[in-house]
Amino acid sequence: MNRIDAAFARLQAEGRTALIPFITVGDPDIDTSVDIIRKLAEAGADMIELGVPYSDPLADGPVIQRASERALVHRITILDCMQVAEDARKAGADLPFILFTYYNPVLQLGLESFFSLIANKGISGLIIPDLPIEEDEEVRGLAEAANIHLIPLVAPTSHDRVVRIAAKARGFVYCVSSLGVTGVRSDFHAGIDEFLRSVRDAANVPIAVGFGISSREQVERMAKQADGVIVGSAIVRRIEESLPLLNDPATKEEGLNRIRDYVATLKV
Ligand SMILES: O=P(O)(O)OC[C@@H](O)[C@@H](O)c1c[nH]c2ccccc12
Repeated sequence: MNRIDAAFARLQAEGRTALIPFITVGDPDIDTSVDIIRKLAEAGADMIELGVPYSDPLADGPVIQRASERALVHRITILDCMQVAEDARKAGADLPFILFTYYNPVLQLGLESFFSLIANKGISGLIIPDLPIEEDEEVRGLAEAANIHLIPLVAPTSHDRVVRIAAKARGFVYCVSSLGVTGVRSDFHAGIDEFLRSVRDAANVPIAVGFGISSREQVERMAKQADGVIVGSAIVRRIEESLPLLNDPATKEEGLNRIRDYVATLKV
């Protein structure tokens, strides 16, 4: 069984909601990413989105754009992200990992090379936000052969595409809560409740909501209609705010614990 499926089955039995943090790998550096993942696991994360930094993150707001820039200073590659996942698991963060990458880095490697690189490395899921369902046939086949769930995104503007996207979904359906780019928000798309109901009706796998979530109240609200929540920018912003602590060995643990303590408030 894929570890994402096992995690959702456990959470459903416990009546709990999956907490799925996103971080940019290599922000501020590879070793600290491993430490942060360990702290996210301590905070109660159920699976983690490992973002491959990219030079042109068109769907990202300023917080994640800056994180990508910081990580790209170290020229982080997909191979580095595999190493981070392996090191984090060895360090005790034994969670399902979802690799998050834009399509271009995958194309630059070539699909066969990309999947040979990530297969059997503890990656359970894959999100490629700019790969539309109309073009994902080959990627889907290679992912399934590697027992890696290709997790699709649906947005409030997906309308009649929701049924087609949800029907092919593996792992979970990623429901984007708002239009526009990633980033903390105080409110979500006006029709979000109806949108989530339409995805729930069309999906045979769990559904998770992302974009803009930063508070326990928002998580509790989304937990009423979804099986999981994804939180990225709010966590990445705390990493950014903690950089002075993280970059000094004398205060690194304090910086890591600040991130852990914030994320722990989001576990419901
Ligand atoms: O950052 P937010 O608003 O919490 O949203 C999650 C998001 O960071 C993560 O899932 C993600 C990072 N980059 C993306 C690009 C497209 C879709 C999703 C993403």
